[in-house]
Amino acid sequence: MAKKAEKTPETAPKKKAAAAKPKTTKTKAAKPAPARRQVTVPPPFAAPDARVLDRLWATVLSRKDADPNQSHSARLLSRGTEKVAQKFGEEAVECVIEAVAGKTTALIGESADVLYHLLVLWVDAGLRPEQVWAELTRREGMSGIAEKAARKPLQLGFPTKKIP
Ligand SMILES: N=c1c2ncn([C@@H]3O[C@H](COP(=O)(O)OP(=O)(O)OP(=O)(O)O)[C@@H](O)[C@H]3O)c2ncn1[C@@H]1O[C@H](COP(=O)(O)O)[C@@H](O)[C@H]1O
Repeated sequence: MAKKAEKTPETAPKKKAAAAKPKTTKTKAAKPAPARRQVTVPPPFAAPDARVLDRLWATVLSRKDADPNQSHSARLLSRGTEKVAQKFGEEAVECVIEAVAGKTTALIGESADVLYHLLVLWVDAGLRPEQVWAELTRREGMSGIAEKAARKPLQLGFPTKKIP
């Protein structure tokens, strides 16, 4: 059996030689704090919502005294209440036609026309959107069936019972 070679200082593993060295306490240099990065937070996805109605109303109101050759709203408003109301009625009928025909895309377009012409009607009447929003808010949670049942018969201005 071969005799194991004796370890001399030259042949001894370096690890041990290192261990033999006097220990020095290494002080870790403090890591520099990471520089604060300027993070640009993207704005939340601006989904279209009903606030567009408030903006559109303000635009139409601003057109009240505008040049009828430059603004469709100004032209319409300059033609008076009857014309404004007539246009709203026409657009409402077109909306009804598309709804009955089941044409969804056309219904979207006609609905936008109806809302635009309704806002022109409000501007002509001196009505602010908040007045209508307040009425809708007042009705929130009120069942339409219960409200109708609670109506006084004469509220509609004509008899609700059939005259024999
Ligand atoms: N949403 C609308 C909008 N919807 C429909 N229309 C216009 O309404 C008109 C409808 O045309 P019609 O032929 O049915 O009616 P008409 O021209 O009155 O003709 P007649 O019926 O009198 O013969 C078209 O000229 C459309 O462009 C609108 N015009 C304007 N707006 C909005 O109003 C804002 C202000 O518009 P101006 O007032 O034009 O600056 C715009 O930025 C839009 O946001």
